[in-house]
Amino acid sequence: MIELVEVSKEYGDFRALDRVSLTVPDGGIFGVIGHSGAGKSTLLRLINQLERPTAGSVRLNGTELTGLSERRLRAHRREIGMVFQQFNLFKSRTVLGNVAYPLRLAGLPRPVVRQRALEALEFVGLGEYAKRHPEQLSGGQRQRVGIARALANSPKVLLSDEATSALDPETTLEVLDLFRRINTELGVTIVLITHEMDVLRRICDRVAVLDGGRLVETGDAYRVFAHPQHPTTAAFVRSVLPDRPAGATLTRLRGRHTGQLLTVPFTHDGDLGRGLSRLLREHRLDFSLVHGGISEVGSLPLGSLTVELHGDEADLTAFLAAWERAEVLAA
Ligand SMILES: Nc1ncnc2c1ncn2[C@@H]1O[C@H](COP(=O)(O)OP(=O)(O)OP(=O)(O)O)[C@@H](O)[C@H]1O
Repeated sequence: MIELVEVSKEYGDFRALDRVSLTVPDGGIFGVIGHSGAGKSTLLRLINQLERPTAGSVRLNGTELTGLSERRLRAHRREIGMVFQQFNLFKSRTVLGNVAYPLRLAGLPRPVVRQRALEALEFVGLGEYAKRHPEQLSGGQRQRVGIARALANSPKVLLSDEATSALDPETTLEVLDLFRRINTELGVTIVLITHEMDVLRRICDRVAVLDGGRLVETGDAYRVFAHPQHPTTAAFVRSVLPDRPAGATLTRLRGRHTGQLLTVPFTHDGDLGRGLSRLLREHRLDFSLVHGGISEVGSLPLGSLTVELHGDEADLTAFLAAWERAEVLAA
């Protein structure tokens, strides 16, 4: 478990992180999102103490890291692997040499180094590329080498600093699949930082939102996506999930559909959809689908659908009153 308690980091008189407290439980995939400059990299580097906090406490499995000497820290850092946006591979070394590097630093015997490095390469699907050099590989393959290097020391935690931000969408999905395998097959806890909500949507079970150095929201991924509390979180959610139509979208919709519009939220545990069809039947109304979409957060569906209602004016009014009561009951 990783615990940050009231952690602040100042660079001169600039406060990059302001009293951030969060807990990363073992065994999950924890995603931190924020705009550029929000403090994500600083937060990640505090976890492996590449940065020391100005104030507060950073604990790994109960051990306070902030006061440890560099020598004592090194043992803890071996439990934490890290991958980077720009891969950070040695051009002069082979793929195997890159993956073997941290094992050689740890002073392991040569045959063990070779065997573990090859195993890590096999795991990421690059066993046949051991003798190549990084420049002979695609971006996605290079990132997988970076991931193999981070796994070679059998870490308990993997930190990912925008690992997919330099990759195309298809390669991003491959790397995210690999993260999921690392999490489920090797039991490695993953903490990733990203500015892409889609990354959180696909693989994270818990998320945190940073804004101007402050933690503005954290919790179960589905809950945060379904019920964002902070405006920054809500804006990130809107970037991947269609929201209740507003602004220009609503104007365009009203131009095309002159009837009563109704937006129905769709959550995996709600029964508003079923309630809707019953109420429509009861009030002799028909509908046509005009907007919306349903996506998945983790493996659970989430989204909204907007319909245009058709029918008698009095039935419509009675329906809307009944619908409002159903919404209140469901909330
Ligand atoms: N070594 C440093 N010295 C001074 N200021 C720094 C240093 N490192 C980071 N900062 C500042 O702290 C703030 C947070 O930086 P950080 O890199 O953690 O943000 P980020 O959310 O990771 O942003 P990005 O997505 O652009 O990398 C930024 O304003 C940055 O300029």
